[in-house]
Amino acid sequence: MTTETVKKSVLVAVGVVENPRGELFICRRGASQHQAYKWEFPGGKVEAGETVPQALARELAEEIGIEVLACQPFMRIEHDYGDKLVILDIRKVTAFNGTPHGLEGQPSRWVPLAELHDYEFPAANGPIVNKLRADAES
Ligand SMILES: Nc1nc2c([nH]c(=O)n2[C@H]2C[C@H](O)[C@@H](COP(=O)(O)OP(=O)(O)OP(=O)(O)O)O2)c(=O)[nH]1
Ligand SMILES: [Mg+2]
Repeated sequence: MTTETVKKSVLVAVGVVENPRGELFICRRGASQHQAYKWEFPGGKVEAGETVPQALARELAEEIGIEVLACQPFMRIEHDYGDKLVILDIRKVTAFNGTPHGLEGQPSRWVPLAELHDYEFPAANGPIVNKLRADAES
């Protein structure tokens, strides 16, 4: 007899939103969410029939109230949390309308790149922060 475990895998559209001062917009996850209380870049699950840019535009409108006008691929990360396998498709938001703010009651703020390490992100996010730093130095 063989036993097979198929782990739940989710594709997530994640947005790196930067302001002209080079600060990044981050939000804190809620108590009832996976990776509770960790800080994150806003975003959420890609629903059936959606492209990643469509999901990103929907999630950023719902979560932080901005209209994404343009985005570009930044990086893709697969991370196994044990209970959940996530595929983060991270896009840099290069143009948007509106002022980002936490629309779902979540704490949120603009943070300078150099201060990102003061915030606890989910384990999957390490490479994002590293690449943002590397890009800023080049
Ligand atoms: N948005 C976001 N999710 C992240 C980041 N890093 C990371 O590991 N994740 C994980 C946590 C979750 O398991 C998953 C995102 O799913 P989610 O629960 O936020 O999805 P959603 O916004 O559609 O939320 P919901 O409708 O299910 O409440 O990706 C990140 O920087 N931003
Ligand atoms: Mg979300």
